[in-house]
Amino acid sequence: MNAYEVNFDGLVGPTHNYSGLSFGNVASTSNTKAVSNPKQAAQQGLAKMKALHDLGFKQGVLAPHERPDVASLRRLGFSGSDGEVVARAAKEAPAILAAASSASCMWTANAATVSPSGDTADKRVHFTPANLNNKFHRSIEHPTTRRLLQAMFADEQHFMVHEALPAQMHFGDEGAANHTRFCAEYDAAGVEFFVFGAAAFDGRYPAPQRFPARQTLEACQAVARLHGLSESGVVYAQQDPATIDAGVFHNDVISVGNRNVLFHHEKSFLEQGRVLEELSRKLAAVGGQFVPVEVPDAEVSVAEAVKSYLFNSQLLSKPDGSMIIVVPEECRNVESVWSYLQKLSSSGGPINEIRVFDLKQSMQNGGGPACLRLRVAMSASEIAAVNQGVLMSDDLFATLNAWVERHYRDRLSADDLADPLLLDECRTALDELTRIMRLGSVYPFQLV
Ligand SMILES: NCCC[C@H](NC(=O)CCC(=O)O)C(=O)O
Repeated sequence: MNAYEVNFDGLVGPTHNYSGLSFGNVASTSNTKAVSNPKQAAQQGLAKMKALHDLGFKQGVLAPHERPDVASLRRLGFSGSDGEVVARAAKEAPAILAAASSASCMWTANAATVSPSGDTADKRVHFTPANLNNKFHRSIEHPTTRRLLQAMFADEQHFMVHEALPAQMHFGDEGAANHTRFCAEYDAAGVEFFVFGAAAFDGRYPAPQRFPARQTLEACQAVARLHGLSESGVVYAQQDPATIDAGVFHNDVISVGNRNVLFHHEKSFLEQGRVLEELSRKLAAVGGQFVPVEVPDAEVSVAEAVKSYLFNSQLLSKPDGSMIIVVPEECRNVESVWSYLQKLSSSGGPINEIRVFDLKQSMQNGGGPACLRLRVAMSASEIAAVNQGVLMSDDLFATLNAWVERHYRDRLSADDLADPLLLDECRTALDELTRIMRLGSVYPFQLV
């Protein structure tokens, strides 16, 4: 196999906190004002990265963003020195300071949508940073995300990093969390599966009533257009609105795919039968044998799927073609889910091994194993063209853990976000990080 799917996990930033910012994300709104442990959050994420690296999977790291985001606060009229900007926001608008301090960029499944070179017209790997414009605290991510991706995938012979779509609700884009790529081999032509919550220019489509649909059909179509995908290599599906209203705020909370397998819930998509048929037909046309693994609602309810994050799992192909499913610890705590997983792994199907990780700090904000990683399928030569400073190794693991130990607090409350020392702590840490990961100047405080 000379092509691989590389996971780029988000390194949790020093301001990781629980601010209850994501209406529609049940974990986020139910853990508001809990005290976080940024150091532990970063260590948990690094532990997963290293464990998968040690299992032989290709692993990279996406650096965190500058938080609090002083530049965004200035755009909202807070003025003075950087410290005064933060102090004024803390006094006049603590909720806005919390949003400008979120470490939400750790969930790199929302960083961008990625089309491997086997799928694109110009045979390059294409990235479109997600505008994430449904939530203010996420909408401020894409400019830095783009600069980070350009610093990581700088070789324009192999990679193309687009601008985010227009940051307006008609083009709401949440990136790879609503995108799955199926293939027979990672470097062969594949089928890209785009899942949306609502249509913005076409009233014929239903929409969720209780929680927001964060991704539009038109955003999906725009990304496919930008990436030069062919109609025969694309399938669109609408998330079942009732499932969104039950807390499935991204498709990666109710389904996950890898290679030719789609692991999904019975109530994932509208017209599910038609969707699975189109995926099967289009994958067959490029030499893949589509294998849907559908979990009946009678065995695991949507509510249990949201509670356990069973589908926010990673499916990793082993050399023999069978797959590991990487799940969060929370799956052990939901009896129907844990017994389903035992049955699944001994069913003789493609998924035959379970790996469990403690990602509680991230999970309490609604981010599981799949949220924390951005998948980039690449050939060996494309991997060689990536900035090697961002690829996991024993050295990078040790260096990043020491860096976290040196710079991170082990507790952060909502009030701590007003601490004037926090800004300098974060900037000092990130300045050092850009040297460790050979990123150059990517943060606003480095660009002035
Ligand atoms: N893919 C998982 C994303 C989770 C993320 N949570 C948050 O932003 C919660 C942040 C907070 O509430 O402090 C979201 O909802 O976009």
